[in-house]
Amino acid sequence: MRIKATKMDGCGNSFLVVDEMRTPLAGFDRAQIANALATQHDTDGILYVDRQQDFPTMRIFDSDGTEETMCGNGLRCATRYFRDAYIPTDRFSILTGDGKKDVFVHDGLVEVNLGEARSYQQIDQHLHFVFTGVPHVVVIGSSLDEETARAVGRSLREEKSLCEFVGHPEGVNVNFIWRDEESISVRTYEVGVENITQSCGTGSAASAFVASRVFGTAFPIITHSLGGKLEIKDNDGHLSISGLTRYQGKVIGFVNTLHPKSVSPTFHWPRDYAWLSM
Ligand SMILES: N[C@H](CCC[C@H](N)C(=O)O)C(=O)O
Repeated sequence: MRIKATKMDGCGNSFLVVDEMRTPLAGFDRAQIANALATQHDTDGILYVDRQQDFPTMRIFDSDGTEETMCGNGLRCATRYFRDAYIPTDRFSILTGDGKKDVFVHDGLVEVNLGEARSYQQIDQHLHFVFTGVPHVVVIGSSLDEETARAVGRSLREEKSLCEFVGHPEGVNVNFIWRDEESISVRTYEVGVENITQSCGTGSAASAFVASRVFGTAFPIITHSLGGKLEIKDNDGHLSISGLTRYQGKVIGFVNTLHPKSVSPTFHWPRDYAWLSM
């Protein structure tokens, strides 16, 4: 089967947007499709965008085919996609695995509100945990190269006792942060991608949250990653991330999958998209 998708990135964190309003996938194995497409097009994840009772929705699958509840940079790309393709307003909301998120396009940037940082705990002098839609460990240290971040990130992500201790035996993302004058630098090892990515939105938000507590850094906080910078704001306890998104072009992916044997009748939405002028 052939699947059309749009390649995008948010600060270098790369995704394929698969538009299920144009390519209905009910009954197909989205995990298998995600794994195949991410491998063919070298992306960190796949974003399935759709509508549910007239509400824009986004599902995120990592490149290994696991589904996650949230992805900050993915949500920023999905926001831009919905705004440009369907929703002629700059402020709306998108339903995600972590609930409804308010999103905002302004001054060429895309800002998404991730909600409150949850389950914060200090594990030891240098190690913190916080949930910003997905679980993040934040390691406070000094500047380190990509190779070291990858090696240490992988070993922490694979440390069963740590993952169980923070309540996420399935694995945690690991962020290394250090102070960078008024801002912070972040390198994130992402579970599901099993590598350092160019940027991680929820990881940058988690890192800023920890930096504000540990270093006393005042919001808004600029985070620098390999792929660029994000601005993290604290709006009455709700963290938002803002930064650039880019289109990389249209692509086609191939998946060796059979059509599902029986699918509940697929309802094809009318193409007038009047619902989107909310
Ligand atoms: N890159 C994403 C986070 C994905 C996290 C995911 N890899 C996980 O399995 O938790 C972001 O921008 O927030």
